[in-house]
Amino acid sequence: MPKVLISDALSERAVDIFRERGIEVDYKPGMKADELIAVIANYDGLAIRSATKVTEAVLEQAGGLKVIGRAGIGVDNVDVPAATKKGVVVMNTPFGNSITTAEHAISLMMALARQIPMANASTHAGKWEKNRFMGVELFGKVLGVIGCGNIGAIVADRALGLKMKVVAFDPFLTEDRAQDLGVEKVELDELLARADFITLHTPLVDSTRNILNADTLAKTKPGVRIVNCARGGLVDEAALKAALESGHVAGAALDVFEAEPAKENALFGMDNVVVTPHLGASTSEAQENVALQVAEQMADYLLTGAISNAVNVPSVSAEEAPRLKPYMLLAEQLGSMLGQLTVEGIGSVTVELEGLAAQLNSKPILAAALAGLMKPISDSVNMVNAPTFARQRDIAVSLTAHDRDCDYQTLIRVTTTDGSQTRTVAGTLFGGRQPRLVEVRGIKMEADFGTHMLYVRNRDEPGFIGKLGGALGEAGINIASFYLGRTEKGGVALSLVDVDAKIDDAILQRIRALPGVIRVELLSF
Ligand SMILES: NC(=O)c1ccc[n+]([C@@H]2O[C@H](COP(=O)([O-])OP(=O)(O)OC[C@H]3O[C@@H](n4cnc5c(N)ncnc54)[C@H](O)[C@@H]3O)[C@@H](O)[C@H]2O)c1
Ligand SMILES: O=C(O)CC[C@@H](O)C(=O)O
Repeated sequence: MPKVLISDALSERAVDIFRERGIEVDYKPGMKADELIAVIANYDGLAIRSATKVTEAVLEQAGGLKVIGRAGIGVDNVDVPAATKKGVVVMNTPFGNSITTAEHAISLMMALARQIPMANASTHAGKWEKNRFMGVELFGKVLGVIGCGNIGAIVADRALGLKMKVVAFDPFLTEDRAQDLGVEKVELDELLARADFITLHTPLVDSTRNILNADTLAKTKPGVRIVNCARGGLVDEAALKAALESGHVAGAALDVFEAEPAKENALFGMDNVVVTPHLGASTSEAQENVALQVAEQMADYLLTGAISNAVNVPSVSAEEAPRLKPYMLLAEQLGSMLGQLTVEGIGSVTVELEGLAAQLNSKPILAAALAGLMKPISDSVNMVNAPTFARQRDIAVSLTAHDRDCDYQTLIRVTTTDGSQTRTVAGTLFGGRQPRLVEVRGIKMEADFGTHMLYVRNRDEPGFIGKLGGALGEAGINIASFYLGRTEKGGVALSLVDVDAKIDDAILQRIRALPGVIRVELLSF
């Protein structure tokens, strides 16, 4: 039974779902880094919010970990490259808290416009400072949205409802989408010059780090108000403080900070600054959504192999997963066969799909073939990290789905080049489920993949098979199945012998010494 650890405060619905799906679960919110490192080896899955930091040090100890599920959007608390290298799927829940976070951004904008937090504190203190808190209207004002994805688009929609004019800067926003949303797509400088309020909704990546800095803040309209409900690090806090002190920026509302948890910050205590402790996603509805979704997604992956909302591997839907499984096994075995026969570094790999295979989600099949191919190089390779392994080793990878007549109902062909050698193997699914080899190096043959298979290439001469059988018999090796093929009469013959036990090197050497032998290897599947 797979086992999952929940190390942050997730809605307990997640616990119920894991249990209902037959997954053992430990709910230990607030786990410290060293505690996590000490126990992570015991788990197949780790469910988190933003507090748990899944660092390389954690992943190094995560021997059996298969999936990390982030109940939320940003995965910046997970070392995704290290997880990928380790073969761990990282998934998030991209939509579950979008409305809630957009509502928080709108709330912060309104709080800023009417100085509600300060007025609230003053009134509670019995001051009745009616003249101190003069606000501004939102009606007719320009809202500049930086990053118009899921949350930015919802913020824009709500702002339009408030009769604001919305301009958006997002290099990936198309004109059509902007038109549908009712926003004006503009360049950053234009947004800075026109906006009365600016709200940020991008991920924190190189192109967005400190997107509001001393230079860009200087280009904003005097009296601008800024809302950041996305990620600390998008706004240079020192530059913002200076702009607030000079009065150029009239106010800022921040839910996120460069360093979190933010127990201290240079912006704290300023009159024109509203702050919340990363509450963007904190509504019962959003937390229920993301907990439920992450638990279902993780359970699907652990129990069926279906992958949704992964940030480091292609998706496999729940309907596809059972259909893809035998194809992925076939692709992995074909890749594995080539990997075991390759002597030099692989230069390229091509995966071709024909018949029914050509109609499937091809990326997981390719990833499985790569994983099989590179298994002899590294024990830790799997379909999650195989494409990265290939990239790191400069292996050129290509994938073709052929729309042409095929001798088989379904066929996968894998070709590798290493040095001057090109090797091709092809296989089909017998009865739609059972992987079967149908071609090796251009030689047609039908063979099932046994656990231990002797691979023998030899000159096609009379008496060879008897000698091979004799050598195996003398060594006490029982033959389960014997598969034969050849290029042409008197050409090159190929035997694949499914044997009951592993064959040791001494016996392999004896077989290699038989007359007519070109190559002998023991393959394991
Ligand atoms: N405060 C919270 O609790 C909270 C909750 C949820 C999400 N978030 C954060 O909000 C952010 C937005 O989330 P989302 O779901 O809308 O993400 P999203 O991926 O749907 O949208 C992000 C948008 O940013 C745009 N973008 C990327 N690079 C850009 C650049 N250089 N300049 C301008 N735009 C750029 C993308 O094209 C995309 O449209 C994320 O950082 C997420 O982590 C915070
Ligand atoms: O889990 C949280 O409270 C914050 C989530 C938020 O930052 C996100 O990126 O989804």
